[in-house]
Amino acid sequence: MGARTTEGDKPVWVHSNNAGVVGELCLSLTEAGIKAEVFRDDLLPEKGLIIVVAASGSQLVEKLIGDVGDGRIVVVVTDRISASDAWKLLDLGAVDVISYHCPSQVARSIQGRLDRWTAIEHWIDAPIVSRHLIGRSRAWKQALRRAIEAALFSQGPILIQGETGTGKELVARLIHTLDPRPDKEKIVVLDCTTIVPELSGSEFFGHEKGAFTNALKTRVGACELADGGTLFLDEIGDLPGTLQAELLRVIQEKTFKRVGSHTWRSAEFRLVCATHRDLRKMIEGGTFREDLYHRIAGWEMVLPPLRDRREDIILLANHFLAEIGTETPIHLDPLVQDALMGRDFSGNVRELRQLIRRMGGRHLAGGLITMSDLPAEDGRLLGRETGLRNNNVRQYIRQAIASGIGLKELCRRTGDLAVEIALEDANGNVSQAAERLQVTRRTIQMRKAQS
Ligand SMILES: Nc1ncnc2c1ncn2[C@@H]1O[C@H](COP(=O)(O)OP(=O)(O)OP(=O)(O)O)[C@@H](O)[C@H]1O
Repeated sequence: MGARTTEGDKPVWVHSNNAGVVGELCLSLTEAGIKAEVFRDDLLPEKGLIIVVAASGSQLVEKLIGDVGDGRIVVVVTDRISASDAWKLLDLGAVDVISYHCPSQVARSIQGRLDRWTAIEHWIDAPIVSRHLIGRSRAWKQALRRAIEAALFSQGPILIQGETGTGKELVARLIHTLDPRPDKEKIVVLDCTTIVPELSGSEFFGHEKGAFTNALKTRVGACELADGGTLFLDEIGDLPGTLQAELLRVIQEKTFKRVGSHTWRSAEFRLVCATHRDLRKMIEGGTFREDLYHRIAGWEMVLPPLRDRREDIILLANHFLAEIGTETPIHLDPLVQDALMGRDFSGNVRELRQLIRRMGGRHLAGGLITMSDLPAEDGRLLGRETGLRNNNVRQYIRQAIASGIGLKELCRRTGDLAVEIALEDANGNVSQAAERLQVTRRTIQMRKAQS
């Protein structure tokens, strides 16, 4: 068997300022059957898994995570660091943090996880994911990676949290799609806000004809329908208290009775729940059962609100424009793009989608969607959110300063980001990007060459 690599023939890349450690680690990785190559700061690998060996709180790690941007970095720490510092590295986007005791142990840990990481990277770029779940921001990709990992490598219950309209149902459906169970059945969706306590859980368990007034026919409940597939309980935080106990039992025992029946039935399904509520606060307030929470939250993930992934707004907007399906593709005037980037979306992606659909509907003439296609109420919302955007920038800068980054480096990074965004918005056209940033083409080209 040849050496194992991350994607196709891409090696695992190793970086450290300590030549001795690099040599030892590469040798151990090779012995573990992993093709390892060394890279320098100025030659960042484009694909593959990156292992950075560094002391605690290293600026280098922070910089690399920032530059690579989508979490393919494993940090191997040579100094002893606190659990909270290790957590911070994960928060920044590292896929794992491992202590460096001896190189062969690190190599074994990497070997054990490599197939998992490779599979996740494969799926995140696969059309079935990237064409339907849009987003390139680090916050979005981190959440998506977690969902893919849970779908592929566990059968345990999954809890998806996030504000309304952040894509929880979309992610739940993706989890079902990627679930590798052979011959799995369908996904059954039950919105807990529509459950009527007086029907004693008929929506969950079904009922027999005549079980209560209006029970004119036998009804099969969601648990039975989901047998062999996935039961998706949307808005689980809204489940009435009496039914929380009944749901707990069915999750634990996997058996239930239809309302009005004495016969026990069984069903095997994967449970995925979603909520926009803070279940921990509800537990403290006594409105959600703690034992039920532990049963449904085998894996937890929080989908980011759109304000924390503003860099995805134009991508999403273009996706929703394409969904409208016009004969010739419609594009957004740069002013409209600015308006969208600066607007608050309290209803998150759903609200953006609705707005784009409204704009698409108003767009009568050919060519770009311009400011006049913006509904009047949206025009009035413009500029309201500058404070919020500033807060995001402040948050980022505060974090960067805390991790030891100086003013010069901060200016370089924000400048590079501005160039990257301008180029993205101009579809790579250097002249247009230069015009929008009010600099020369050469400035852009030099920045590109240095970054
Ligand atoms: N990343 C995304 N890419 C493409 N479309 C998205 C994305 N996230 C959300 N959407 C779209 O936004 C809308 C809302 O998504 P969804 O219903 O999954 O959100 P939700 O978090 O379950 O909302 P709620 O809490 O209100 O039930 C849908 O039309 C969905 O297709």
